[in-house]
Amino acid sequence: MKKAQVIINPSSGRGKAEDYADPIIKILEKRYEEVEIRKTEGAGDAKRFADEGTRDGANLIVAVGGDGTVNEAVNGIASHEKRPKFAIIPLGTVNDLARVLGIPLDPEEAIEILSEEHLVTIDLAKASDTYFTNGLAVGKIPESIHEVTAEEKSKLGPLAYIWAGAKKLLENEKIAVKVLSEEREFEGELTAVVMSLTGQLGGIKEVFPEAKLQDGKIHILLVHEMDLAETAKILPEILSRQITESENMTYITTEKVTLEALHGEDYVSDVDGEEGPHLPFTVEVLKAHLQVLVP
Ligand SMILES: Nc1ncnc2c1ncn2[C@@H]1O[C@H](COP(=O)(O)OP(=O)(O)OP(=O)(O)O)[C@@H](O)[C@H]1O
Repeated sequence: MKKAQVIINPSSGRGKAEDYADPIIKILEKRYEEVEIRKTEGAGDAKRFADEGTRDGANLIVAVGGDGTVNEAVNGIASHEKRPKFAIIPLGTVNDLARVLGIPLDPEEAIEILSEEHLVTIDLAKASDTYFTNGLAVGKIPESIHEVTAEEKSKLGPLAYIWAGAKKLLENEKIAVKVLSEEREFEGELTAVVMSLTGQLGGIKEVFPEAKLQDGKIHILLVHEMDLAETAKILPEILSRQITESENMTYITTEKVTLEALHGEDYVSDVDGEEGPHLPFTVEVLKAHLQVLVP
């Protein structure tokens, strides 16, 4: 018996998420004998539902919501040996993974992907016990993301994050870290450590032009200096996809990397736009770990 589970965050999509339940059920009932709808009420629900759905033998899990919901669902699935296929109906402000995979950002169009079974297999990464699909960052600028309130987000949209980051950029506060990988070691002060599986960060495409969803690698930028003048200088490089190595940047491609605070400070990471583990931790790539429905 084929089972599908649909996890909906009713608070996403400007409160319209639940309107999509009926059309989703209609499409899925053509392919699955059992379709279960579960609505989240708060943090942790989407992870728990996906974990239970996976244990229960679901063949497909659909996340209907923003990046927070998608991340949680992936975290509920990823630790299991036998994993269901995964689908995203994007209803967030950024929708990083959906963008990378070419999933339509219009929910009505996105629902159409459920009527067929075009799959791509993507890498995931794991930092401590947290799985992620897109990126991880450490530094005062990434930390500022967690200070953006829901009110600012609904008022300003993605600009809220840019605004929060820009304020921190002006303060130019560094982190003292040790970065260890087989390919390279670094010890010292950095503005930020930014890593990506997909090449995309915060909605900006191809920050890491060499990154592929299935290359088994994580792409890491050590940002040494990033005051306002420097940023203005390198931003065109970033946007024109020429970032590799410069005085201000070290670029590392690896399968496994460890981050430690040098003097015992408490630094928290940002993982796919949510608060992630505190240093120290190791990030590892899990090659071809999740099958995702795409158009
Ligand atoms: N029923 C609910 N009411 C209010 N908040 C909820 C509910 N269910 C889940 N949440 C919260 O919503 C958060 C996830 O939101 P999600 O990412 O899906 O949408 P978003 O915030 O609009 O998107 P984005 O992350 O792209 O900005 C979770 O952290 C969770 O705590």
